[in-house]
Amino acid sequence: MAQSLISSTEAFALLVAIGCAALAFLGKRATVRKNLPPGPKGVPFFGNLFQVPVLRPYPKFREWSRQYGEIFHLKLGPQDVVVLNTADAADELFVKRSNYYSSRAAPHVAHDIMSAGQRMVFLPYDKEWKTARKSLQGTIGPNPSKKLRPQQDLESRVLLYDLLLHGDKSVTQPQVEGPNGEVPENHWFSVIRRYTTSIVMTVMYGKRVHRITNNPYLHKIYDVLANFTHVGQPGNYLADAFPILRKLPDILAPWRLKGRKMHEWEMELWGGLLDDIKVDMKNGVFRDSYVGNYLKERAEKGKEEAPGCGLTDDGWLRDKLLAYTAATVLEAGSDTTASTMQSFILFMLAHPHVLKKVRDEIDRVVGEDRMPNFDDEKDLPYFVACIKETLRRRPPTIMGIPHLADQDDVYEGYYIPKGSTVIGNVWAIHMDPVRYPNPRAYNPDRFYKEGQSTPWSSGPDTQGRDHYVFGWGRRFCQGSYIAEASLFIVLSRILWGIDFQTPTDPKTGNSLVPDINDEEETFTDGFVSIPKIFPVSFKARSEKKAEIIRKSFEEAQAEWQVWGLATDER
Ligand code: HEM
Repeated sequence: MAQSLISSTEAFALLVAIGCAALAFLGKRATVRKNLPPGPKGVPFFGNLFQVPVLRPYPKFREWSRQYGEIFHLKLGPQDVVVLNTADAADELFVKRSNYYSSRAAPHVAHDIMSAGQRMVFLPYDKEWKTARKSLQGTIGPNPSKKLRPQQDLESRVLLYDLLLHGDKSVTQPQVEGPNGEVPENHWFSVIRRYTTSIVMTVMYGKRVHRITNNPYLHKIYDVLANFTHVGQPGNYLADAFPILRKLPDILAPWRLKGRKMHEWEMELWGGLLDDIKVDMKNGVFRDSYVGNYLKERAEKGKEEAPGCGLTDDGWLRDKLLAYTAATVLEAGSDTTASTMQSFILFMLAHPHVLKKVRDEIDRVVGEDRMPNFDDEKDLPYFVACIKETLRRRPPTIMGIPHLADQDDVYEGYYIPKGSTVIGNVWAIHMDPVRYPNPRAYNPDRFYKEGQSTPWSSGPDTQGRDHYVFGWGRRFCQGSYIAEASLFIVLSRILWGIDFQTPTDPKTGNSLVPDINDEEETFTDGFVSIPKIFPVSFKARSEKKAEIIRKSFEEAQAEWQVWGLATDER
């Protein structure tokens, strides 16, 4: 459903708008902005719009960061964009000056139309966002997230079992990705996705993803997500860049109709999940979950029905805001974590010496008779360093999620106009050769000190952070603790129990591991840039471990029943 080309109607609409824009532009010249940060020279009206590769901007932004240094400025149509290329600059603005850098530069079509202005991740820094964020803190904040560990433990056992069942299917049955990165359900990527989505589905809706094939939720969630990362990519629609186009009538604004259709399509999913819980509650069925608990509490305070957008007079999330708050957690927590696991496998395959070293560590600490568990973390410093290096070398949200300047500001003598989109250029920061020598190399040793446990050092404090994948300041990722725990338990168990291999080229005998330096071939576009599918075969490292995996899968089934959750169908 994504759209990236300018249709003839859009082009016509643009011409109509240019006249008005020209007047506005001339009027504004009186307030010439002095000393903006440096940046590439653009063309009148459009600025740098045509110099930015819309769906894959990060290589170009990295190039500009080399040319202009820690901060540069672009014009995308009338929109000012400021890009921060060092950790210091991003910390200074997003953290120390978070009072006025915590809002969002939401893309018009993706947020205002497709999400009816309710998608939490794009909400401005206002009362709605604060209420939504606070409502989540008791479920996914640092302390509550520890209560999810038993669930992560059980789901990771199911994942191991599924990888064994998968075996070499993604090698022997070649599979093709859809045009928006849709993953075939028989591919091992779907096994990983089931895990991450099941965790957040259960937390948000009290429903597991207990089936990979023919699952009504799993694939739709990822379809919605793939569509969202394309539609939401800055510069994808002219109406995002030129607010003046938003005033055009429907007939000249095809993106509006398209956006509304996409909203209906999304609400079938997000609204449907919320309605299911309401129906269950009416029938006396209640499961512990964020949405269920919220609706129950809201009803107890006299707001059983609160349809529509925004907040009620007494500050409760109305249905659509509630649905899109839960949706943000599903979207933010599914693909980001899954793709980090997929990148990890890729980096291991591409660096056999690292794979050997980390396996030796796990084998030494854990042994053959049991799987790793959360208590092993302090004894697996090299393994934790491998996870951190994976996040540094391939951040899923490769340019972060843009913030917005709520007021005029000056940084290092450069003027940052109010309303600027401000991007923390995670890719450029992670590729800084001073901070990370030889930054393109995958080298976990940069975070490893023999004999010492490896701290996660991922924030939100500005001091001592080793990578920036979780963003900054008041918009810092709310699920980072859940993400790290998932990465730890799943990846340590895979390394412990399962051998994985890519097929070899029949002519040369060389392994066909995707080239980690080939951005276009190996990674998707969109603002969540993640590995494209690649074939891997999986098998147990020993019969003893296979037996432990099968047994622990059976034990998990018994636990799901005790918890009142669906058992796995295979
Ligand atoms: C490796 C995995 C993950 C990565 C790389 C990631 C990255 C991010 C980033 C970059 C942001 C925006 C930060 C900013 O604006 O400066 C964000 C926001 C968010 N993340 Fe994550 N995330 C991950 C996993 C998760 C998980 C597992 C959850 C939930 C269980 C989650 C929930 C959220 C939420 C709710 C927000 C919205 C915060 C807001 O707008 O206020 N994330 N994440």
